[in-house]
Amino acid sequence: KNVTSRKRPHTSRHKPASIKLCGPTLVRMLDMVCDRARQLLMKTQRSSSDSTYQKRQMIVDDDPFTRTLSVTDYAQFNNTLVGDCCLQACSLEQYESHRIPRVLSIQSHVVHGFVGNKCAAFILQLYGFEVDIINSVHFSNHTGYKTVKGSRLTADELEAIFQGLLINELLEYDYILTGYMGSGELLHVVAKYVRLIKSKSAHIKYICDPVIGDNNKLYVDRSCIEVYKNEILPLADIVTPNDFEIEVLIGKELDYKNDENQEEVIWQSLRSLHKMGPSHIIISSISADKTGGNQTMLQMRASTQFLDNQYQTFQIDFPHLEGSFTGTGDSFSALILAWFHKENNLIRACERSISILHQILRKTIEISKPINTHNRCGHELCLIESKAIIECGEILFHAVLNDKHLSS
Ligand SMILES: Nc1ncnc2c1ncn2[C@@H]1O[C@H](COP(=O)(O)OP(=O)(O)O)[C@@H](O)[C@H]1O
Ligand code: PXP
Repeated sequence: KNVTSRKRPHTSRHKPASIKLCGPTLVRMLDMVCDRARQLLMKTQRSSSDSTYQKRQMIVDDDPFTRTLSVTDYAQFNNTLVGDCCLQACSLEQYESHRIPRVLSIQSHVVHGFVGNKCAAFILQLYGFEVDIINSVHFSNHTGYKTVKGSRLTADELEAIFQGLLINELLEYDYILTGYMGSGELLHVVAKYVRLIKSKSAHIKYICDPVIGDNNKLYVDRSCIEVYKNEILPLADIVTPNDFEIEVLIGKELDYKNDENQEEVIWQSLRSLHKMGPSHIIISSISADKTGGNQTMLQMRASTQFLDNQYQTFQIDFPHLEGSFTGTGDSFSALILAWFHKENNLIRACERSISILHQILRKTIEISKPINTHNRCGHELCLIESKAIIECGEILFHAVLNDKHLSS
């Protein structure tokens, strides 16, 4: 409270003093202070016969952006300004629910089109996340085109960026998201700083797409594999490998189709990966070629390891859409992050992410032409046109729980 003795007309032109407080007890206390202040103001007004009280303006402003609740009470009595009383307060609950979650996303950047950070930043910002972006590559376009030009971030450059953030005390995140990294040295630096960021708070979640390759082909330097196994996986909370990446990480080839006990092979491989660190694993798609199932469908498989070493496993079957798309894996991990944050439930996060991606791909097929005759990469995702789909998050496909809850 700030009471000044100045004559009119200097009533309300200067910034009110403010008290910033947190916590429900303090909020209650402030309520009482406000009420008492109001009573006193009213009483003074009533009791003074020569009151020059002219106007009384009270502004209550609940501002989710600045995360504050302000009560500003301007009043004027007997040529004395009894205003400038500004109380700013919020409960911890309100603070947490209004606080903008911060994500550090380390992935590729392309000038044209949508992969890596171009997908993750749009999706996460649309959901209201604050996204800090480190680009592991800065390319003209994704690698499906005839030509790709650009540069790769070196381990020294990444170290320098992290040092800058560290010195300025900016390494404060709720989530870390990583995708394509390219080299073992770069991954090593990532591991060093993820470890540091996570050491600051137990609530930070690390979502890692361990990009290694697909269909028996490596996309990255072989040196990545050991760093993923030894340094990254022990830090990761949620991983989103494809089936080739699982094979590389657990060091075992999986032949689902020809194995009589196919279910067991899949769940065993998930369990081996859990042992390497992450408590949540999502295989975003397994084709019918691998599962021997319905050719028109794809399958997502996921597994959660609980603290008591029990596992919950589930799958989502969804239609296989004709065509090839890039940026789907990167969009998937960003969607998982966003919906895991909103729902705090892996099953719901997977249902939403698979359903949203399905609708984005349908939209892409509907409105886009294949890029040009020179590339073999099909369509760029129509993410901007899918804004409403992403925001809505309608669930089209439901998870089926595996009835066996494996114990280790
Ligand atoms: N041809 C497709 N038909 C239907 N959904 C697809 C198709 N390709 C990708 N998706 C969607 O995108 C998600 C991620 O794509 P996926 O191919 O599994 O990842 P990655 O690009 O990392 O290999 C899948 O879970 C699925 O929801
Ligand atoms: N980053 C770059 C530079 C790429 O070219 C690609 C695909 O070619 C990706 C990331 C990954 O794309 P997806 O999300 O489809 O796996």
